[in-house]
Amino acid sequence: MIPLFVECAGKQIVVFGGGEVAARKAAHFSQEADVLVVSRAFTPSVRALPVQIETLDTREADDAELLRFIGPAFLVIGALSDKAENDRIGALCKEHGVLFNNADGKPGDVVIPAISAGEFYTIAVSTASQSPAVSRFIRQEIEKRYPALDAMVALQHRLRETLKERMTTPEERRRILWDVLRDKTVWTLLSESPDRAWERVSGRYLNE
Ligand SMILES: C[C@@]1(CC(=O)O)c2cc3[nH]c(cc4nc(cc5[nH]c(cc(n2)[C@H]1CCC(=O)O)[C@@](C)(CC(=O)O)[C@@H]5CCC(=O)O)C(CC(=O)O)=C4CCC(=O)O)c(CCC(=O)O)c3CC(=O)O
Ligand SMILES: NC(=O)C1=CN([C@@H]2O[C@H](COP(=O)(O)OP(=O)(O)OC[C@H]3O[C@@H](n4cnc5c(N)ncnc54)[C@H](O)[C@@H]3O)[C@@H](O)[C@H]2O)C=CC1
Repeated sequence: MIPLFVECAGKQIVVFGGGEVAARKAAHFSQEADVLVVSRAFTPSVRALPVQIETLDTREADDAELLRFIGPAFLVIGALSDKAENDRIGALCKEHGVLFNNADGKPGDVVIPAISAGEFYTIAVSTASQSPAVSRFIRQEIEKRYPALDAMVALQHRLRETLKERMTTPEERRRILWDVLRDKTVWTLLSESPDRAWERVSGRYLNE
């Protein structure tokens, strides 16, 4: 599998299932996409989301009826507690060239990773579907180890632009950017006050 970051704004994503797993996946995508949740019942956390809802028992729907939902979708997620029905939806997606993620059943062609994201960074972790708990663990470790990741990206951006204005060579820029990345004090200061971190960087690395 090859990881991609996909713009989902304006895309239709259909989640089958109305339980907690469906709620998590729907919440994730509703940050950007138009999400439709299809299920025979919905937990309150699904109802609280900015998504459309359609009540349906898939066992009572023929393929043509399911395709009404699947056909226009960019991505379909099977999150029913019924593996056979998730797999049936997956087979229809495959037949019609629609991307499919299966929360339970035969793997689809999309895996939803554990995600750590800030304003300026995104890290996605997958274990080739072997251990979602490991994906979650790694995501949590990254967030514990680098609480100031966003602030570091912003500081590095500012530093890089400043260095470019000063007509430094690419080699000098690279060296300084990496010295700052390896500077533990900068990381500590960033968690407390990005302004103080910048003061240290400009005093120590820009001779200001
Ligand atoms: C294949 C995949 C398909 C998909 O859903 O996309 C899948 C499948 C299954 N997950 C199961 C269980 C759990 N999943 C989680 C949590 C997460 N699961 C996610 C992704 C994926 N889960 C995809 C692979 C990702 C990869 O490649 O690593 C994460 C990363 C992303 C997200 O869903 O948002 C999110 C963490 C988000 C975060 O917090 O960062 C926990 C919670 C925990 O660990 O506390 C448990 C309980 C512990 C356990 O069982 O491991 C079960 C068994 C159900 C059963 O027991 O019946 C199946 C089905 C099966 O295995 O058949
Ligand atoms: N991928 C993941 O991250 C995880 C997947 N799972 C698996 O995902 C599945 C869903 O988990 P939960 O949301 O906790 O289950 P749940 O039982 O809370 O929710 C299942 C939902 O599917 C609906 N449903 C079931 N069969 C239906 C049908 N034929 N037609 C319409 N609606 C139907 C139910 O009404 C319910 O809303 C389970 O099989 C579970 O083992 C569980 C944990 C994590």
